[in-house]
Amino acid sequence: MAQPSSFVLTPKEAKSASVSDPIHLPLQDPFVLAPFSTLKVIALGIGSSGQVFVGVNVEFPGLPLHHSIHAEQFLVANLALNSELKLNYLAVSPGVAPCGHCRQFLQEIREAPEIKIILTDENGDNESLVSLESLLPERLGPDSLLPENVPRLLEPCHNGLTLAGPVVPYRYPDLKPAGLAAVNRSYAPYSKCPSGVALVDRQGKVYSGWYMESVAYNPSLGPVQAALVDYMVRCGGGDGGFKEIVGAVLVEKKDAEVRQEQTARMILETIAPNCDFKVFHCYEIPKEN
Ligand SMILES: O=c1ccn([C@H]2C[C@H](O)[C@@H](CO)O2)c(=O)[nH]1
Ligand SMILES: [Zn+2]
Repeated sequence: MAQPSSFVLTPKEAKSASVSDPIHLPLQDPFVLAPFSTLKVIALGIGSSGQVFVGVNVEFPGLPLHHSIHAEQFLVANLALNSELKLNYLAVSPGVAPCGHCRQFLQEIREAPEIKIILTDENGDNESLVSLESLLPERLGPDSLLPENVPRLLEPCHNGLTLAGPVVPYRYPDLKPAGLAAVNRSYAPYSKCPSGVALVDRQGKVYSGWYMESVAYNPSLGPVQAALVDYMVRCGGGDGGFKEIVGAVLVEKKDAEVRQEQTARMILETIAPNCDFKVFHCYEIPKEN
C-alpha cells in the first residue's frame, strides 16, 4: 500500500492512502512533530478539487501547549495555501476523533456541518461516516456573528491592504511582498485585524501563511503557525528543522486592537533562534467612491 510521501497527494497515492499507514513524510527527520505527547495525529482531507491533503500535529519545545498545531488545523492551513475552497471529507488517525477544539475550528468553513468525517477504531477497522454536525450539535458557528455574504474560511478574499511607509530596507527583500500577499488573504472577520507572515530559509526559499480566526476566538490559528505549515509542506526537510529559518516578516495593521507582534517574536525566538524578525505595518487602501 502506498504511503503518503508529501502533504499533497498525487491521485495515485491518494487512491491507496490510509490514515492507518505509517507515514513517511519528508519531515519525519529532523522534525520531531510531537515531542511531548506520544500521540502522533495525521489528518487526511479531500478538498473541493478532489485532491487529498495531509495534516500532522506539531508541538513546539519551549512553548506553552496552546501554541501547538492540531493535525486538523494543519490540514485546513494546507487547504488554504493550496486555494481549496472547501473540505468535503476528513479522516483522522485510527482511534482518534477530531477533538472539540478542531470541531470548533472547522466551523469556519462554509457549510461545515455537512463535512463528512470518517471514523475508525484503533486498528483502522469498523469505519463509519458521520457528519460534523453529528459531532458538534448546537454549534456556535460563524453565522452567529457574521452576515451571510462575508467570505468564510477558504473562500477567496482580498483584504485590500497595502504597506505603510516609510520604506525601511530589509535584507530579505522578497519577504515584504510575500507578507503583504499573506495579510491580504488572512481570515479575521471577527477582530478585523488580519495578519500575515513570510519566512525565508537558508536556501532563500520563501514561505508564507496567514492568521485564521474562529468565532470562538481561542481555536484561532496564528500567522506564524500558518506560515510554519507552508514551511513544513514545501521545504522537503532541511537539516535543522525550524532552525533553518533565517528571516521572518509579520505584516499587520498599525495600532490594531488584536496584534500578533509580541507572540510572533516569542514563538520565532524560541523555535528559530537564527531568525531576523521584522514587523511591517499595512493599512486599508481607501475605496474610491
Ligand atoms: O483532534 C486532535 C486531538 C489532538 N491532537 C494533537 C494535539 C497534541 O499534539 C496531541 C495530544 O493532544 O494530539 C490533534 O492533532 N488533533
Ligand atoms: Zn484537535
